[in-house]
Amino acid sequence: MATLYSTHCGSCSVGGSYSSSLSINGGQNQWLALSSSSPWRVVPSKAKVVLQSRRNSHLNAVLMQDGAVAARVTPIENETPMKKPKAASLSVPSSQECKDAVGFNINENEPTVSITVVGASGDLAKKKIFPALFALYYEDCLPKHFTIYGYARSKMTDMELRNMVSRTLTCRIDKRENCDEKMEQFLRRCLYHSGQYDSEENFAQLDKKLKEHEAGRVSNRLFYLSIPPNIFIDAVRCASSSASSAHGWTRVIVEKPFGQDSESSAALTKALKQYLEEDQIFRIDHYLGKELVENLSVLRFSNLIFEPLSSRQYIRNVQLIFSEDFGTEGRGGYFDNYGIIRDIMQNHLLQILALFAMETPVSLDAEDIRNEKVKVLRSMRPLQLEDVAIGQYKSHTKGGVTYPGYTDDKTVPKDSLTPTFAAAALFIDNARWDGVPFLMKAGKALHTNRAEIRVQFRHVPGNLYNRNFGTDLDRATNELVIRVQPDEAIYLKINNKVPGLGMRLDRSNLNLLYAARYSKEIPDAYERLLLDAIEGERRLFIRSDELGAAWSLFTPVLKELEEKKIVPEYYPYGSRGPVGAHYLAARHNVRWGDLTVDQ
Ligand SMILES: NC(=O)C1=CN([C@@H]2O[C@H](COP(=O)(O)OP(=O)(O)OC[C@H]3O[C@@H](n4cnc5c(N)ncnc54)[C@H](OP(=O)(O)O)[C@@H]3O)[C@@H](O)[C@H]2O)C=CC1
Ligand SMILES: O=C1O[C@H](COP(=O)(O)O)[C@@H](O)[C@H](O)[C@H]1O
Repeated sequence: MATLYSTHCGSCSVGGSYSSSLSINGGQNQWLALSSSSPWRVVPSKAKVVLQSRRNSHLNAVLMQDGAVAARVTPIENETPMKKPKAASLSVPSSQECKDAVGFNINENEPTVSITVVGASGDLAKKKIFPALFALYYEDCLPKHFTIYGYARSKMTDMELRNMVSRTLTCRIDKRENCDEKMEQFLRRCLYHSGQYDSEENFAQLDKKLKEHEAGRVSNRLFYLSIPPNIFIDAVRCASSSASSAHGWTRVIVEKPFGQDSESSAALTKALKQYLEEDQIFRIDHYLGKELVENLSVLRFSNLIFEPLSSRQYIRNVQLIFSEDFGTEGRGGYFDNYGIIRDIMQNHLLQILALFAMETPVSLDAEDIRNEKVKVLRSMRPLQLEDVAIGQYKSHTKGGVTYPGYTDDKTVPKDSLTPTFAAAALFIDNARWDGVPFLMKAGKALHTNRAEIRVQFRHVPGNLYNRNFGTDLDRATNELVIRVQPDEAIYLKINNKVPGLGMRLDRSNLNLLYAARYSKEIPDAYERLLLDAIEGERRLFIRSDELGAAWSLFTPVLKELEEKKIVPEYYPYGSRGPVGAHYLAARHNVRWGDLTVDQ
């Protein structure tokens, strides 16, 4: 038994087709470049072998009976049972497999990925997960051998599942070639198993079916928990005991909500860890998979002009804004137990804040990035009641149409005080951000649909042109806007001379509008995240300590709001939300940047 040391990815997780390299006996000059087209490299017996795998690279290594290692880049995974041993090592495969490997005939050694969507009959599965899997298939991003299983209690045949799924599959606008054919091929790989979420027997039946499809290959298994949170643990327990992979990795994607406060979240983490190692848990926050959220680090850390300005010295405030122009229609039952602070702020907006405000990570490795996020979250002050304003939408009639109020939803108690809107001011008590208000605003049933980050810069000291701005100096400061959705864009508001003989200044935008700059359609967040989970890339998933730090910031204020039964300010459906948000901002010398139309 020889140990494979991975210098880059710990457990050597893989996917894609970039280069990797391999060194023998630590020799600097003995790195062998590996690429998907390279032949197998055979390493001498008893050599200490280091495999280095870049993100998105498939690394395949086989230990031969005489102790030598054959390696090349192609899909393979570390062998991760549900509770995986800490050291990654390879067991000696049969001599036939070794011969095949060296003789380039490695088919039976190629791993397979089985993706089980638990809760396949539900809204998220239909709306997001199956379409994302199809998009990955269409783009040839899924491994060659894969099977998708839908699992839920509803009785359905494979054909019925396919019919259900086919109704939500679409092809990208820019890629329609062979779309129908690809859809059919994809649907043929989708199967269904009906079972209870707490039945080990039902999961064992699933296991049997998965094995048939895996046909003796190294089997990697991904379970996507697309079910209500109260059944997460049952499903994980059963999947773990009866359907985890014996010879490959097993990973579980867990959907939010991850608890309701620090206590319940810690209990959920503890329960999950009874059955899974931390590195098998992929807590999804789909905002981390959004293109512009991923771009935040690129913008800051690869552009000299932004990084030096990212501090209290130059930034007056940062605003994280989420608004939806529809209410909780259809999800009122879920929403009433959570409210907007838990639904949007504690996760999506806080994650964006952490990525925006973190220090430069040591590298782009998942753990380095997550370490920095944890550091910044731990430097934050828990949110205070006086720094929060809450609201709830009420019915409103406009143009002869009556829009329902939040409590008109039959699944919501008539006397519910659950906020559907909140504004909050948060602070990071570290050297970089001391005193800079980070304002969050999130609401449902507002006048617009939008998610954006607004960075307002300080005034130019001794500005020669002050008198050209009149008294409203705030309006003359620079503002960087990162519009996450819709119409992804990054623009910088600058002051500019209006062309002509006079000296008149106006505010103009240096504008990067994605639709104009890039012809490629932007992938859905779920595509990126599913692909990462398959590849074992954890960068965009939430680690348990990160989650704990996030809950610590919001739990005290949530408790206070609920214990004191604070009544939300009512705002009409389709409005800009309660005025309380403006008072809150004003107390911190901030004016919300989304009050004027920029474009
Ligand atoms: N929908 C969305 O837009 C989003 C959802 N999420 C999260 O994703 C997960 C799935 O969401 P969504 O698809 O909307 O959920 P659903 O309410 O649609 O539930 C998914 C499936 O779970 C089963 N189920 C529902 N309620 C119960 C219950 N009480 N006991 C046992 N099984 C039940 C049903 O399948 P069957 O009866 O066939 O077993 C249902 O089809 C949730 O955790 C949700 O919070 C996160 C972000 C957005
Ligand atoms: O997680 C959630 O996100 C959606 C908004 O997601 P988006 O990608 O459409 O912006 C929100 O509607 C939902 O309430 C929340 O649970």
